[in-house]
Amino acid sequence: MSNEQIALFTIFGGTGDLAKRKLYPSLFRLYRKGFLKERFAVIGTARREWTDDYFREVVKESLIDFDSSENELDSFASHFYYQSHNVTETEHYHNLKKLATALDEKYRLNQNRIFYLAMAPNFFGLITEHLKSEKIVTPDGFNRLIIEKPFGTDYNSAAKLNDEIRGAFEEDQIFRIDHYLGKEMIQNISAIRFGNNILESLWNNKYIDNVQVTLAEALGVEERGGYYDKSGALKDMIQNHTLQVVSLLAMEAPAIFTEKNIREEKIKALNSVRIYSPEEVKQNFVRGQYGAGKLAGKEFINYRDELNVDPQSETETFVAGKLMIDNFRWRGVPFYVRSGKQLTEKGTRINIVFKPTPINVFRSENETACQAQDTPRNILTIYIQPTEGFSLTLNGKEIGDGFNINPVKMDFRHSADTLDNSPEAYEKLILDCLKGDSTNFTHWDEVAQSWRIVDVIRHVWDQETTEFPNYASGTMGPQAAFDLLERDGFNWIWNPDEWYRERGQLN
Ligand SMILES: NC(=O)C1=CN([C@@H]2O[C@H](COP(=O)(O)OP(=O)(O)OC[C@H]3O[C@@H](n4cnc5c(N)ncnc54)[C@H](OP(=O)(O)O)[C@@H]3O)[C@@H](O)[C@H]2O)C=CC1
Ligand SMILES: O=C1O[C@H](COP(=O)(O)O)[C@@H](O)[C@H](O)[C@H]1O
Repeated sequence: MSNEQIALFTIFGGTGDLAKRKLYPSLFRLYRKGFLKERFAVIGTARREWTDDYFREVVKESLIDFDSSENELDSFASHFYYQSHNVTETEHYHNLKKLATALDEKYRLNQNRIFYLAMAPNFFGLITEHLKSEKIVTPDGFNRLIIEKPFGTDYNSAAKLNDEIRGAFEEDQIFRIDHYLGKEMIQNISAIRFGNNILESLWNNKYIDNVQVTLAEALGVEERGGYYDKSGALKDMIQNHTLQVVSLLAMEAPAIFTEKNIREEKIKALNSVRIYSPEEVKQNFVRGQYGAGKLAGKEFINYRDELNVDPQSETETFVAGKLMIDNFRWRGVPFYVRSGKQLTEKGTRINIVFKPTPINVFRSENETACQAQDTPRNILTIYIQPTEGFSLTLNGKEIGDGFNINPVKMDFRHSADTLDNSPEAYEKLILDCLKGDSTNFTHWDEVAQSWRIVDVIRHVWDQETTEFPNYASGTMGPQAAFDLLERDGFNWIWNPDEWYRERGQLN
C-alpha cells in the first residue's frame, strides 16, 4: 500500500526562521521517505517580494545539511511556489486563492489543504477569517490548520484567539503544535507506563514518592530576546511542554490507545492539578534569571545584556515549582518541575522516585528500624533528549563480605544509528497532520487548563520584583530551587549515580 499523502501546504511566514530551520527540512524528510511524492505542493507566503526561483533557492539552502544530489533537491524544490502576500490585505487573498486552485489542478491535490501559521499569533484570527471568507478553505477535501505557539499569553487572550479561530475552523481541524509531543521519548512515556505491568501497577501514591521533570537548556535566548523578554520561562516552557509531560505522566490509562481516549485522560489529569492560591504560589514556585558565567570554557553574559532584552528586565529565565495533583492516584505526591536557560547542560529528563521499602531489614542488629537508613530508592529515569532511553535502578547485594545493598542500574539507550534514522519532531507532527491524527497536538481544553494553572503564578510574580540575576550561567539555577525540595526532605536528581554517591549509597 502506498504511503503517499496528498495535500497543498500554505505556509504563512514562509520567509521566516521557523520555516527555514524546521518546516522545509521536515517536508524534505517526508519527501525522501515517500510520504510526499508527486502529489504535493507548497505555497510560501510573506510580505517580501520573492520569485518562485529565489524561494526555491532558499528552500534548497535550508537543506544544506542533507547529503543529497542536486537532482533530488531540484525535484523537491520544484513543488514550491511563492506568493507575496500581506495577511492584513483582503485583496491579497484573491491571488492566493488563484494560485491554490491552479496547484490543486496541476498536482491533483483533491482539494486537501494544510495551512501552517508560522507567524506571530496576533495575525492568526485575521488569517483564519480570510481563509474562510475568501473561500480558500475548500468545500471538498480536508482543511487543516497548524498553529504555532505561543497560543495566547494568558487564559483570556488564548480564549479570545481560540474563539477567533473557531469562527473558521472546527476543533478537529485545528492542530496546535507542541513540538515536545513529537519527540520520540515523550511518546514513549505511554509505552513505558501502559506496556509494563511492573511499572503501571506501582504508578501511584502508594509506591511513588515524587516525580521530577527537568527541561534544561545550555543556551541562552540567542537572537530571540525580543520575544523571550515578553514571555519568560513560565510561559515559554512550563505552560506548554512541561505541563504536557506532566499530563502524560499523571493520566489514567486510556480504555484504548486512541486520540479521543488519550485526550480525555490528559484533560482529566490537568484538571486535577491544584490551582494555587497566591500564598501557595509563593511557597511552591520560584524563578530565576541568569547572570554572567562560564560554561565549558565559554563566557556567557547577563540575560539583561542580551540583544533586544530590557536592561532592567524582570523576566525569568528559570522556573522551578512543585505541582500537586488532587486525585486518588496522586494525592500527596509532589511533581517537581524545573526549566531554565543557560544551565549546566542541555537535557530533558524525568525521574520517577519510588518510596523506599517499608523497613530496612539489612540494618545492623543494634539499630532500630527507625534509626536505620532507608534502603536506596528505586529510580526510573526517562531520558528524553539528547540521549534517549530509560534506566531503572534496583537494589542488589554488593559483591564480597557482609551484606551491603547497592543500587544497580538497568540501562537502555537508543543507539546512534537508531537516532540518526528516527524522525524529527516536526517531521512526525506534520505527517500526523497529513494523516489527520491529532493525538500529539494539544486540544483547546488542555491549553485552557494549562493557562489557568500558570496564570495564578504569573499574577503573583507580576506583583513583586526579585533580585535578578540570581543564578550564574552554567549552574542548575538559583539556590531557591534547591531549597524548594530540601524543605520537603528531598533533592533534585539529575544523574542518579551521582545522587546515590552523594548519599554514600554507591561506591
Ligand atoms: N523560530 C522558532 O524556532 C520557533 C518559532 N515559533 C513560533 O513560530 C512563529 C514564527 O516564528 P519565526 O519563524 O521565528 O518568526 P520570524 O520573525 O522569523 O518570521 C515571521 C514571518 O512572518 C512574516 N510576516 C510578518 N508580518 C507579515 C504580514 N503582515 N503579512 C505576511 N507575512 C508577514 C515574515 O515575513 P515578511 O517580513 O517577509 O512579511 C516572516 O516570514 C511565531 O509564532 C513563533 O513564536 C515557535 C517555536 C519555535
Ligand atoms: O518551545 C521552545 O522550545 C525550545 C527548546 O526546545 P528543544 O526541543 O530544543 O528542547 C526553547 O529553546 C524555546 O525557548 C522554546 O520557545
